[in-house]
Amino acid sequence: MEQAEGTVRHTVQEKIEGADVLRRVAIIGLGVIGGSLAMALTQGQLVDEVIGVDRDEETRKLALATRAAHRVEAYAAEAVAEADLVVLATPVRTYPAIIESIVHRLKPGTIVTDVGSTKQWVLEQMGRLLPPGVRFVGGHPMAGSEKQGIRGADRYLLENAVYVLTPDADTDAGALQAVENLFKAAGARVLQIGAEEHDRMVALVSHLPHMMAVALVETLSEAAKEYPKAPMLAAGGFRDTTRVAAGDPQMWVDIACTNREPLLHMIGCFRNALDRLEAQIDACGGCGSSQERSRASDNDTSVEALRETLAHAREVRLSIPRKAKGILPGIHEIVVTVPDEPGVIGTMARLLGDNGVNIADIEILRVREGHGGTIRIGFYEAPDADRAVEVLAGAGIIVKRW
Ligand SMILES: NC(=O)c1ccc[n+]([C@@H]2O[C@H](COP(=O)([O-])OP(=O)(O)OC[C@H]3O[C@@H](n4cnc5c(N)ncnc54)[C@H](O)[C@@H]3O)[C@@H](O)[C@H]2O)c1
Ligand SMILES: O=C(O)C(=O)C[C@]1(C(=O)O)C=C[C@@H](O)C=C1
Repeated sequence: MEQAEGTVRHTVQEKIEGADVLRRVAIIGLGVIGGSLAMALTQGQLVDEVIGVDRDEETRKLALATRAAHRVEAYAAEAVAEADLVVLATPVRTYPAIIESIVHRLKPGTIVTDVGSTKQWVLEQMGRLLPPGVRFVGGHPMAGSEKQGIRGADRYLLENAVYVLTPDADTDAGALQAVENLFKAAGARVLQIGAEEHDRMVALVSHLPHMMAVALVETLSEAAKEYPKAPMLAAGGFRDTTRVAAGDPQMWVDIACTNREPLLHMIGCFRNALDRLEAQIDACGGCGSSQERSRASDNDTSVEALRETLAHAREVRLSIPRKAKGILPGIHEIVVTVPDEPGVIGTMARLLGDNGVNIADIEILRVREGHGGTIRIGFYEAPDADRAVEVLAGAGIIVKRW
């Protein structure tokens, strides 16, 4: 057992309405998700003790160094005996072996939850493996990253993120309430959805986009044999649509294998949409070189059909809130253009703070070193964004409201 020094032990859950109070939490897998949850619980003092489990020694050291856990263990069985809550945060197909290794150490009444990206398969495995008296609540935070391991973890990853819990008829109400309370205290917005429905929806909004990104990157890789400079030309369009393809192959194999049918169905829907688009582009015919030919084809019914598809997609995409995690209301944004000088961000933050304006989010968009850059600042409320424009513009800063 390895132990962090000087950690504070408090619990704030007494302040939270609900059934069981979860004092001791064991988190198995301290990567992006487990590490982030561990940091939120430990640093936020939401429980008395977080016991982090990871098979990787460096991860365990980093977990102590970053106060992600009060103590760490290499083996799950060492961590779960005294835990009120056990969180599985490893790739989903590792769960059965982990449960088999700890099942004899779980005391009756222990709650087990998981953060896995697929839920129906997990529910079936837990039903098969957990003894009566151990209470399972399936979960899935709708936040994450293409990074891997504890270095990609972030104490505030769950802040404002939708956190899906997937209770069924057998789920213990007290356990469900306790888990919901804990994740809400960690900053998440909890939604309850049946496992099957969850799996169909994430196949659409998460697993299909991942496979599309992979297909795009594979297409580039193949075509680059003919056009070796093509990757150099990849700007925002390619980068934005393929970021997730850098994700962990093992995690995504597990997702594909445990959500096979819904994912195949969505790939079929996507193929149909791509076929329709291909037919519409094909029907447009080639544009001649003269201006008349271009104008004539602009009025063509085929061109109109393509324009309608693109306009519809644009409308739908614009209706999804910017920068919001999951289905949350958007953040109100401004963009400032500032010189590349030391302290410039601090100056703006102080100006806004002095005027009672709270910053929700800040991101450096682009920089030319030694010259200047653009910075995006987000606010929870529209009046705050309006006031920020007034304050910053009043101080001579170039600012635009998005
Ligand atoms: N990354 C995301 O965007 C995301 C989002 C939501 C949910 N999830 C789900 O969260 C889970 C974890 O994903 P992640 O991105 O945090 O992975 P990760 O690769 O960042 O971390 C996994 C950690 O688990 C450890 N580990 C693996 N097998 C282990 C075992 N048998 N015993 C002990 N430790 C073990 C690894 O050393 C690693 O530190 C997956 O089930 C995934 O589907 C991921
Ligand atoms: O990379 C991100 O930004 C993610 O949030 C990752 C993402 C997603 O597809 O949205 C990936 C898998 C998860 O199960 C949940 C979230």
